[in-house]
Amino acid sequence: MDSDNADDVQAGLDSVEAELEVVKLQIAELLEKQASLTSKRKQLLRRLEEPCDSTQASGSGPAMTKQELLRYENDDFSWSTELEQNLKDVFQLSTFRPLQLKAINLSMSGKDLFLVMPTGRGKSLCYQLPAVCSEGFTLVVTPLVSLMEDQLMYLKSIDVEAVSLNASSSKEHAKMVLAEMTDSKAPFKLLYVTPEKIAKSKLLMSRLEKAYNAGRLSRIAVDEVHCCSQWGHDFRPDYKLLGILKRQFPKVPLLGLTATATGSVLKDCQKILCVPEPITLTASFNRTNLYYEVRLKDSNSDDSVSDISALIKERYKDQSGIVYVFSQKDAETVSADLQGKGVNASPYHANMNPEDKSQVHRKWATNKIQVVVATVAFGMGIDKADVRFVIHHTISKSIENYYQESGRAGRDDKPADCIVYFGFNDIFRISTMVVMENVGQQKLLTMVDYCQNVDRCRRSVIAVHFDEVWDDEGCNEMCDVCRHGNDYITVDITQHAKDVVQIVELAGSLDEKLTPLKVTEAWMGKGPAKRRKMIQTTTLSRLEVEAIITSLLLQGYLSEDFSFTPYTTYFYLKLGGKAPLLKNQSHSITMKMRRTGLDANTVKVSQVKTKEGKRSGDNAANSPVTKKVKRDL
Ligand SMILES: Nc1ncnc2c1ncn2[C@H]1C[C@H](O)[C@@H](COP(=O)(O)OP(=O)(O)OP(=O)(O)O)O1
Ligand SMILES: [Mg+2]
Ligand SMILES: [Zn+2]
Repeated sequence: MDSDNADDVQAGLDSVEAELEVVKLQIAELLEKQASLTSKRKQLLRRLEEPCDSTQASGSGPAMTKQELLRYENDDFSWSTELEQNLKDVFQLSTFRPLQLKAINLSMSGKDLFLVMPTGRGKSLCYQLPAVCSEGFTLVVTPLVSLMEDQLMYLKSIDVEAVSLNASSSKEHAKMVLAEMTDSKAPFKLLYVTPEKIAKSKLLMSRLEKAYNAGRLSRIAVDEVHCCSQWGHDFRPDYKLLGILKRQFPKVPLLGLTATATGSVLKDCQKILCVPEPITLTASFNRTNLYYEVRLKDSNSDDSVSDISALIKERYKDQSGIVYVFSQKDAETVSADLQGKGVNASPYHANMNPEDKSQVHRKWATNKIQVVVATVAFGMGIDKADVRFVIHHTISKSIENYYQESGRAGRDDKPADCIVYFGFNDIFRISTMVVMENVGQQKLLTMVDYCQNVDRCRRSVIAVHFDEVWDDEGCNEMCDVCRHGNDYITVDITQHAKDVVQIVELAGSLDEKLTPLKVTEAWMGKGPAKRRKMIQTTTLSRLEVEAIITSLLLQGYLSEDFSFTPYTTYFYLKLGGKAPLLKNQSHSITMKMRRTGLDANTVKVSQVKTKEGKRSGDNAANSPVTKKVKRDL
């Protein structure tokens, strides 16, 4: 073969290889879609087989069918009268909330149970009430001393005897508690311990054993049980050692409680805690009284703090709330800014001294401070019923975190708002922070997807993360997507994607790495003239450009590329696994965006002409993000 011929053959081969690569990607994409549809079908079929009201629990557990579980909603057990009486007389509550009675009856029957219930729904009652109605005492494992103290204070206020053992307990106190554990006349009904105590104190274990043998250990409650699993969002190494409890005290029923655990996290917890066949009760995660909204932060002129202060002074006048921020520094500055605008706000973060922290907490709880501007350190154990708004100045690091943080609103079941400010640059700030976490990026993208999304009901995006099947009708327009459904339109962004990918590709070929900001600027024609000549720039607005780049990142046409220096981690954009698909002429990408001047009923997908032709996506009328968005800011 002569060399010309060989070149031709080689070129042909390269082209076939490239095409094969594209086909492979398409197959992968279709397989992914197939898997997701199959799983959806399975879920739906399961629902058909077991019709169950979505506000009711879903129960599982190998030992019991749904039908058998129903029995535990009754009040004809030998302990039912006593339960009812103590609910009213001791806890001063008139009725049970959904799932409480069932969980309590199961636990009173000696079953091991995992109870997954949204934050603030009343998980504690499910072990406190049985403790009061049982002989002996209930061992409660709690991750934080502050949580423990809150509960002790509450129990004291209703005259329920409870004690605790933790690192700061005095010797005398510990001695007394340890002695009383086996004393049949001991008055306490609940013993709160930290997991560290179980893991480290042989003395405690030996006393527990004695109490067990004397039949005084009536129940074990593991609060925030997701802390067992590394896949949960709040892993505590000492929780890993709690398996000893069920191994040593197999006859004592264990109750694991959490607000945030997916099926896989629970399976992990079950293994770690050595609970052979627990029953799992899951309450619906749909908080019908919460209104979910996403507002865009403008990278050019971020006036989110002014926006927030206006909301607080007008819509939430005299109402209690939380503003979550990204860092301790942000807590200080945002709080100072809000104060400057006349809002009664105080910062809260982990680096403040404990007295200041509890003072802020106390003043807020008693309505002397209207707003706490806090990092996520303001978290577990915050139990204020009348929080009317939780505003995120910066997105959370995962959707589970967001659900938990925003869920501190409206615990009294009255309407409350959960608003998040979504800024393009914040994605990358958080991304470099979670880069070391196992699935940190993946989880962050779930949050980004929640914010970017204008396609599905926000509740449905949340529900997916808690393995719930969701139909949008259950929202009642209590999210901005459902409320403003007609303001959105599907647009074709294939050509935009090609332009962006070309910019990243060009940088790669020049051995250059581009941050998301650089990609944005390059595409908007702000880079060096030399580069401008080689790429297709755009006249889209900054917000539109950012929305498209975010969408390409979420869809896998772009991906993240980190670079570490001793002082900082840098975030760059590189081509994603799906980028080669764009070489295929028939491949197209669409995204749902905020509506343009176009009539969405007549134009469902705006066509984008390629190459020299005036691209419809570039003219103002087709511009996918409207002025309305800017007004929304
Ligand atoms: N049956 C009920 N009726 C009215 N209020 C109730 C009932 N049960 C509990 N509560 C109140 C008491 C508390 O103030 C509030 C929150 O209960 P709590 O047990 O602390 O929530 P939780 O443990 O599920 O939330 P978290 O996940 O935040 O720990 O609900
Ligand atoms: Mg709790
Ligand atoms: Zn909705």
